[in-house]
Amino acid sequence: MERRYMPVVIFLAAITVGIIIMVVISVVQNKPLYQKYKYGIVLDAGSSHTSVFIYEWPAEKENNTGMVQQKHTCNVKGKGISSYSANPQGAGASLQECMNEAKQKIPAHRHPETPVYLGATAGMRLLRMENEEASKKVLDSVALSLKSYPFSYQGARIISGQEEGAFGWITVNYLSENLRKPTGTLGALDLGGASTQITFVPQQKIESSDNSIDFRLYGNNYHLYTHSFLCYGKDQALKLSMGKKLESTLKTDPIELRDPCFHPGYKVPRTVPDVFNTPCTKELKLANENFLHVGLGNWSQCQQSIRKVFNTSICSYSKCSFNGVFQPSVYGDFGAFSAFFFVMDFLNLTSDSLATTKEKLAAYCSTPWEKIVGNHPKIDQKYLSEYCFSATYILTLLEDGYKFTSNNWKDIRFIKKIGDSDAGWTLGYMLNLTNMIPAEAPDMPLMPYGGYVTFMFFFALLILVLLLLVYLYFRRSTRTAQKDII
Ligand SMILES: Nc1ccn([C@@H]2O[C@H](COP(=O)(O)OP(=O)(O)OP(=O)(O)O)[C@@H](O)[C@H]2O)c(=O)n1
Ligand SMILES: [Ca+2]
Repeated sequence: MERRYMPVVIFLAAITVGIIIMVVISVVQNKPLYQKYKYGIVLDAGSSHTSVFIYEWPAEKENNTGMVQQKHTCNVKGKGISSYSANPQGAGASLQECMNEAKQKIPAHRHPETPVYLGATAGMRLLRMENEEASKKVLDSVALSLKSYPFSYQGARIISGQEEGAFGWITVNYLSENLRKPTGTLGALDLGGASTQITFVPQQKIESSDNSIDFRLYGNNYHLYTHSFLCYGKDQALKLSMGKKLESTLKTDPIELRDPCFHPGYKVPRTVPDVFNTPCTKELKLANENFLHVGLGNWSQCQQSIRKVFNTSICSYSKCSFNGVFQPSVYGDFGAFSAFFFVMDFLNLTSDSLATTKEKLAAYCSTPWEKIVGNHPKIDQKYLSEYCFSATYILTLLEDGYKFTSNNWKDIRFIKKIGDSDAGWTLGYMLNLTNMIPAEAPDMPLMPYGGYVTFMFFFALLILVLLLLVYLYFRRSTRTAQKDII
C-alpha cells in the first residue's frame, strides 16, 4: 500500500473504533436496571383489622406514574389495634407474624433503606376520644414493635379523616394513570368499619375550608372535595342504628329488638352495652342489660330505620350531604372500595341498575336465616347475618347521604384492586411521604429506550457507510488522476 494512503486508513480505523465505542457505551449506559427494585411498607391499622402492604418499584423510574405496585399483603391475625386498649403490648406483638413475612419478601440488602409507615384510622380516632392515654400506649407499643425490624422506621400515627380521603383518591388515580393525562379523575368512596370517606373533584365551589384539599401533581393542580364521617363505617353505623331502635323499644322486660335489617328466623341474645360501648352511641339507661335481637327481614322498613341515622334537616350551606356537612353535587366516575366492594360483591350487586339492586336486595333480606346459613355454611355467622343491613346501609348512604341517583348510579364502580394493587389510602400515603409524585412533570426522554438504541445503531452505521463511500470516491478519483498523468 502506498504510504500516502496510510493517514486515510488510520483515520477510518479510528472512526470505526470510535463508533463502536459510542454504541457500546450508549447501550451499557442506558440499559434498564431491571433487577434494581426498591421497596416500601405501609401498615393500615384499621378499626376492624390491620393489613401490611409491601410495595415495589423499579429504582430508576420512581417518579413515573403507575410504577409503584403492590408486591404482597399480609392480614394481621385478630382485631384492629384499637381493640388492645386494655392490653397495649398485645398490639405490637400482633404485628410480628406479618413483619417477619415482610423480612422474607424483601431482599435483605434493601432492608435498611425500606421505609415503614403505620397509619391508624377511625378505630384509633374513637379510642383517642374515649381514652387518650390508652390510644398513646397502643401507638407506643406498635412503634416499639416496628422499630425492632431491620427496616427504616418512619413513624406510627393516627391519620386524619381528610388524609384518609385524599390519599385514597391519589391511590386510585395514580393506579388508573389519570394523573398525567388530560382525562378526568376518579372520585374515591371508602367504607371502613368505623368511618367512611368521599373524595372527588367537584364542579362547584367548595364552601367549607375543612372539606377542601389542594394538590399539585405532575404539573397539574387538583382542587379536591373530601369528607370523612366518623361513626359512619358499617360496624359503627350498625350500632348507631340498633341504638336508635333500642331507644324507641318499649322498656319491657325482657326487651325484644325486632329488627327489619336481619333475616326472618334470626334470633340472638345480646347485651345493651354491646351496642353502646362506643363514643358513637350515647349510653342508654335500660332496665335490662340483655335483649333478644330478632330478625324480621323487611327491606323497606330496614331502609326507613337506617334513614334515621342521617340527619338531613340541618344545613347552613347551599347544599349538604347529611349532619350539616357541606357537599357539592357528586360529579364524574367513582371507585367505591373496601366494604363498599366486599358487601356488594358478596351479594352480586356490583353491576345492576339502582332499581334492580333494590329488588334483589329486598328478596335477599326476606330470605329465611336458616336458608342463608344453608347456602353459606363456611362463612362466619356474625358476618353473614349483617349483609342485609350492610347493603341497605350502603344504598341509603349513597342515595340519601351522598345524593347519587338512578341516573348516575352506573358511575359508581365497585372495585377491590386496580391492576395488582388494592384501592385504599396506603399507597397514596407512601407516595406522598416518599415524594414519589413530583409537583412538576419530570422531563420526558426524547425517545423510548428501544428507539434510542436503534437510532444510535443506524446513525453510526450511516456514518460508517458515508465514510466508506467518501474513501472509495477518494481512491477512485486519485486513481483516475494517476491514469490521466500516465
Ligand atoms: N373480606 C372482608 C373484609 C372486611 N369486611 C368488613 O368490612 C368492614 C370494613 O373493613 P375495612 O375496610 O377493612 O375497615 P377498617 O379499615 O378496619 O376500618 P376503618 O377504615 O373504619 O378504620 C368491616 O366491618 C369488616 O369486617 C368484610 O365484610 N369482608
Ligand atoms: Ca380502612
